[in-house]
Amino acid sequence: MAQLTELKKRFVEHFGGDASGISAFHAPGRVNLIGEHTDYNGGAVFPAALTFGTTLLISPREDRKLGFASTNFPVAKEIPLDGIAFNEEDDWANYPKGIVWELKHHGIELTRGYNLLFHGEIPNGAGLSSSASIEVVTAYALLTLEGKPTDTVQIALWSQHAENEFIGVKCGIMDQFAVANGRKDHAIHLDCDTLEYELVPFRSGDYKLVIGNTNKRRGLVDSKYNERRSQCEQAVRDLRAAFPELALLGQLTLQQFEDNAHLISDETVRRRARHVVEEIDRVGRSIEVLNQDDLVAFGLLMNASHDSLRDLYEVTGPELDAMVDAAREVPGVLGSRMTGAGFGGCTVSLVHQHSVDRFIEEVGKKYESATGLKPAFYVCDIGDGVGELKGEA
Ligand SMILES: Nc1ncnc2c1ncn2[C@@H]1O[C@H](COP(=O)(O)OP(=O)(O)OP(=O)(O)O)[C@@H](O)[C@H]1O
Ligand SMILES: OC[C@H]1O[C@H](O)[C@H](O)[C@@H](O)[C@H]1O
Repeated sequence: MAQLTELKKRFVEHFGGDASGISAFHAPGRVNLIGEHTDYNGGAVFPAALTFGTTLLISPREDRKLGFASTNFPVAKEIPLDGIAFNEEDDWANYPKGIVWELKHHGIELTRGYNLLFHGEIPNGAGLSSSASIEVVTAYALLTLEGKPTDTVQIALWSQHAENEFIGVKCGIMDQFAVANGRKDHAIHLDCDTLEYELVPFRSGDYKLVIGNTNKRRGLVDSKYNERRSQCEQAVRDLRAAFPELALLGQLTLQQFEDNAHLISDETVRRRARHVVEEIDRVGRSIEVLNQDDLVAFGLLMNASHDSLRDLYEVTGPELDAMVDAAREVPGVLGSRMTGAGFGGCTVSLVHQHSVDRFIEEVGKKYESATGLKPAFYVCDIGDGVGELKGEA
C-alpha cells in the first residue's frame, strides 16, 4: 500500500529511528443508514462501517512518554505516560489520551511509552465519526501491542466511556460500536440496550450509497444534543405513571406509546418521544424489507426517518433539509436522509448507479444556490471494522 510507505516515512521523519518496529492499524468511519437518536434511548440502530477511516502507525519507545502526531493537525504532543489528564491545550491529542486513561481505569497500565502517528480520511465534525474512529483504533492498537485481548465490543464500550467522561461528549454507543464491529458489505442491526447485534448483508444491487457533506459544521457539545437527551428522559419520567419500571424509551412498543403518549405533559417532549419510538419501529421494518431485497421500501423508510428528524425531533436545519430535498428530486433516488447527530454534517442517499453523476451535479448546484455552501460527495462502499494492517505494514 503506497500510502503506508509514505506514512512510515513521515513517522520516521517525525519520531526518528527506523521503520522496522512500526505496526499499522486502521479503523473506519461510519454512516448510519437508519435509527437516528435512538441509541441513547436503548433503541435499535442500523449503521455501517465505511471503507475510509483513520490509519494509525505506532511503535514502542524506550521512555515512559507518549508521542502523538497527526497528518491532519499541525500540533504534535509529547506527554508523560503517568498522570494522564484532560488538558484543553492538548487539543486533538485528548482523544488518544482518553483511551490511555480509560485502559488504566480497567487495570490496564501501559508497560512502556509509544509513538503514534494518525492519518485521518474522515472529515471532522461531519457526522461520520472521526472521533470514534481515532478512539477505537488507539484502543485496539494499544491492547494489541500490550498483548491484551482485543474484544471489539469491549473496545466500543471503553471508547464510548472515554468520549463521555474524558472528552465530555455524552454520545451513545452507536458510533464506537460500528467502527469497532463493522463488516464489509454488511450493516449492523444493533440493540443499544442489550448490545445484541446482527450483521445484515446490505445487498444494494444497482444502487449506491452516496454521502453528501453539507460542510455545515455541527458542534455536538454545544448543540442541542444534550437537550434532546434530557427531553427523552423527561418523557420516560412522565410515562412511569403507566410503566413504573420504565428506564428508556426504547423499552416501549409503538402501541404502548400510542396508548400512553397523553401522559407526557409537554407537547414538545411528546413529539421528541414519538420520533424515538417510531424511529425504532422503522429500523425493525427496514430489516424486514431489506431481507426481501425491497430497496424501494427501504428508501421510503429513509425518507420517513428524515422527515421525523425534521418535524418531530427538530435536529435537521436548513442545510440538511436543502440537501435532502434536492436529492429526492433526482430520478433514480430511492431515499435520502440526514445521518448522525444532525444540525449540519452529512446526508445519506440511495441512488441508482447510473444516476450518481447526475445526482452529484444537480444536488451540488441546488444545494449551493440554496445555502451558499459548497458540498462534498462520497460514493461509498461498506468496509470492515477496526483491525491491524498486517500484510501491508
Ligand atoms: N486523524 C485525526 N487526527 C487527529 N485528531 C483527530 C483525527 N480524527 C479525529 N480527530 C479528533 O476528533 C475531532 C472530531 O470529533 P467530533 O466528535 O467533533 O466529530 P466527528 O466524530 O467527526 O463527527 P460525529 O461525532 O458527528 O460523527 C477532531 O476535531 C479531532 O480533535
Ligand atoms: O443517532 C444520533 C447519533 O449522534 C451522534 O453521532 C452520537 O455520537 C451517536 O451516539 C448518536 O446518538
